[in-house]
Amino acid sequence: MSKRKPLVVVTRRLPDAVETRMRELFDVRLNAEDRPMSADALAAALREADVLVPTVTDEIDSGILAQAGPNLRLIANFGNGVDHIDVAAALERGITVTNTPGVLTEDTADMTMALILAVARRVTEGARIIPDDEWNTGWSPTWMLGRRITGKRLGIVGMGRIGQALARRARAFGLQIHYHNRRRVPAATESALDATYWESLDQMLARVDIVSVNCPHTPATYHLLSARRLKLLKREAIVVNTARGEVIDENALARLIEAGDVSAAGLDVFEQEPAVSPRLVKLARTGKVVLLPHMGSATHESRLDMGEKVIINIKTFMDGHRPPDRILPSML
Ligand SMILES: NC(=O)c1ccc[n+]([C@@H]2O[C@H](COP(=O)([O-])OP(=O)(O)OC[C@H]3O[C@@H](n4cnc5c(N)ncnc54)[C@H](O)[C@@H]3O)[C@@H](O)[C@H]2O)c1
Ligand SMILES: O=C(O)[C@H](O)CO
Repeated sequence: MSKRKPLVVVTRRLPDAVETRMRELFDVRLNAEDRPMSADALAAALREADVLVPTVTDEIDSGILAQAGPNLRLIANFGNGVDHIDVAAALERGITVTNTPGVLTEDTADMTMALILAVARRVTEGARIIPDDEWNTGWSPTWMLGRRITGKRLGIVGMGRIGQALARRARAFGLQIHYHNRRRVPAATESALDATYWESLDQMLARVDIVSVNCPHTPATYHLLSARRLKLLKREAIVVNTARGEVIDENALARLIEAGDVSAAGLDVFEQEPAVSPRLVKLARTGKVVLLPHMGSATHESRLDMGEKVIINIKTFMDGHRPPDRILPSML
């Protein structure tokens, strides 16, 4: 008797090659429309599916998980961060959760470096000048001046995969690496990155010129960069976030930039995505803030590799083995 293929419900459009492979392997329900599913559609999917493949745009809380059908055994997230899933509630119901770490590390670190450079050297502001026909007086010694990054101090909050990949890049740009992490990284890593560890986030913030958020959003990191902590930064400091919007008190950041107490920011992620605070949008028009629509892992290569990881996680799980990227309670 042939085994029934698992019903895999995918909530967003995935790269063609990934969808093709999924069709071959699974009984798959795809989302050709590529819009986030409504809560009702998501609940219906959870009732029917053996496996759900969500993304960061799906809010999978305990309420929606309570509507899951008896067949749902795996949530194979297409993405690294799992803060949009109530993993504890899923695990309680015997549902395994996996993610796609590692394969998007380098691309997300590139985008973080790109934001640091864009903000410090006013790249997006400058790039608008010629198309807007505003370059009338030619080169000038005093025009469009930014900030040198060489020799400055970069403070990385969350020295994991992306934090370390950023540190490697930043060193090549002559930045001095400082970091705060839940745990100090191994001495060999610290020494290879020539990185200075700060047990006290407050003390590190007061000393760095650029701060980059690279930790996950968890109950412990919600508004980790609170108004109080942001006020510890130097007035010329630049804040960069490619992790999750919720780690920074976005309103406080906007207020401090408006008041000139923090210089500028480069943000790829926001507290209420896809809605972005009008204050930040206004600041982006003045050039003090660079805003990207959550593009950290947006390369063809990362997205194909993420799809490959999702498939491997589903296949391994369905074959009765432990999927490689299982989220364990100790990680929460
Ligand atoms: N912008 C994007 O498109 C994009 C792409 C990939 C990942 N991300 C985000 O980046 C995050 C980091 O990814 P990663 O692969 O580097 O994860 P990781 O698990 O390798 O690293 C995260 C680091 O943060 C540290 N950390 C956790 N809680 C902390 C706390 N309370 N205080 C200080 N440090 C803490 C951990 O110890 C770890 O070293 C993801 O969780 C995800 O939210 C965003
Ligand atoms: O965490 C990630 O992989 C990206 O932010 C998309 O979820």
